[in-house]
Amino acid sequence: MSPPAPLIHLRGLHHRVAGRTVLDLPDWRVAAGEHGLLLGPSGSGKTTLLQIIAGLLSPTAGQVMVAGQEMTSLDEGVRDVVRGACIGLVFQQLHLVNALTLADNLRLAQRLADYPPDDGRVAQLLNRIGLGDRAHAYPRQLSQGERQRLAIARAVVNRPALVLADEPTSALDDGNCTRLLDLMLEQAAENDATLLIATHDARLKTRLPARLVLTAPALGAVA
Ligand SMILES: Nc1ncnc2c1ncn2[C@@H]1O[C@H](COP(=O)(O)OP(=O)(O)OP(=O)(O)O)[C@@H](O)[C@H]1O
Repeated sequence: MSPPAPLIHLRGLHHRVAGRTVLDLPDWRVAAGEHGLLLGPSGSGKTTLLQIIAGLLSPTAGQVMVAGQEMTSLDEGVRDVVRGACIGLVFQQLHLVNALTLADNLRLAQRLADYPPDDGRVAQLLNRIGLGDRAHAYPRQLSQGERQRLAIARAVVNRPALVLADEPTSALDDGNCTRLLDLMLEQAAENDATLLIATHDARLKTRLPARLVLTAPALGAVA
């Protein structure tokens, strides 16, 4: 029997910005359920790689397979729906919608994935992150740690197979950092999801293995 297809499979990935190579990955796979860290010095391409895997950015060359879908070949609208359903994103800028309540931020993520509203799921997640009694509050009324937890809840509301996080803990104290990572790992386990975190945060290196260490081979190499 052949082994199961990897959840992420990048082939011949090459990305150039302004004539400069910022990513060059001949072949990289992540199996379903395999959590880990994406490491590398500043400017080595971690954020760029997460954006490419999420289909937010098209690579200059190469194939990006996520959950059996070739992301680069999908129409933008289809790619948005696939992303909404299969991939949860937590970026450095949390991109919470400040004009919407906490509950509506989660409902919006359901709508963007073309999922029917599921208020039970919204209430369950808000309770899990300790904000069950503040469903009608707005993101600006939350502390940084609470906003970060809301961003995780939004990332997992559709039970995605893959959660990508970019420096999710860099602004957090030790207590909030531990709580956030516990929450991400717990949600990943509950949903059989894979968790991939790009980070410099040494605190995470004690909890998760490195899956990929990017170097910056092309820094300064202008074509
Ligand atoms: N829009 C852009 N225009 C020009 N260069 C860019 C652009 N986006 C990214 N880059 C360059 O691509 C390289 C990789 O950037 P990226 O943000 O992915 O690195 P990173 O490893 O996430 O860095 P950090 O750890 O500092 O966040 C950097 O050299 C960056 O300057």
